[in-house]
Amino acid sequence: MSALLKLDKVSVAYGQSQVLWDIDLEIEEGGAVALIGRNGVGKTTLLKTIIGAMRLKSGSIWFKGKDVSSFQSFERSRAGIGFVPQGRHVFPHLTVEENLETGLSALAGRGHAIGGIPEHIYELFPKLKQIKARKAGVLSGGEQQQLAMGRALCGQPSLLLLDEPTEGIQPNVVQQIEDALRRVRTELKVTIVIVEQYLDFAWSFADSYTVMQRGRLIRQGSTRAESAADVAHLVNI
Ligand SMILES: Nc1ncnc2c1ncn2[C@@H]1O[C@H](COP(=O)(O)OP(=O)(O)OP(=O)(O)O)[C@@H](O)[C@H]1O
Repeated sequence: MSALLKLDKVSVAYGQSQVLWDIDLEIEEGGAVALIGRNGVGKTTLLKTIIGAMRLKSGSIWFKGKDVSSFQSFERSRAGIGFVPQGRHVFPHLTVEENLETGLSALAGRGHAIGGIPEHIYELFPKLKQIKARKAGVLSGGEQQQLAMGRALCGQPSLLLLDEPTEGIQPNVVQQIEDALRRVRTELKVTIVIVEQYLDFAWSFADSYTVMQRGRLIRQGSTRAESAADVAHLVNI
């Protein structure tokens, strides 16, 4: 079976400063993968590279068997790559519902009838329905995280990338986010990659992990066969 996403010797630089080196990565359809590593090793840059926000210095990116290396961000999102950025980046002056509507743009040109917000988004995140007329800027961190996830899911991605979804979120809300992500995976059949500093969450949610160090992927394995303690020394400062 071919991988849903494949990175082949991907290198990326900010100007003269190379940040990603020869990244080879394959994500199987249906998987849940945690990308872990210390601060500044290049995890966010790797997600931005996959969504098309960074130009490749060398290498190629394949999605659903197609070389998408030269695709712009909007084309990758229409191809089915969804992204929930670190810090959420919801539009503070738009309402919850208007924020969700911005996610529908990824459906353009894909033969979907673009109607209102799909009901399953509100079923996944009932809180969003209750507060749909509220401005996003006044929401709690947990509500904004749910909104950012809902917005990405409005584009019906087959791959969802999330950058530190638990950062700054209260522990009881972390559980809700995990439950929602689990349903996204099983019910909506979305393949998921999370960048995560919080190893307990990564181990509880993902079935495989990959560790990044100084711009390279140095280790991959199963979260079921190994414990978080086995890799903590590669991640903790
Ligand atoms: N816009 C930029 N211009 C120049 N260098 C950058 C830029 N963004 C990030 N970097 C550098 O690239 C490297 C990787 O950063 P990146 O944010 O991808 O790491 P990270 O693993 O996601 O870190 P964190 O866990 O702190 O978010 C770091 O050395 C960072 O300083």
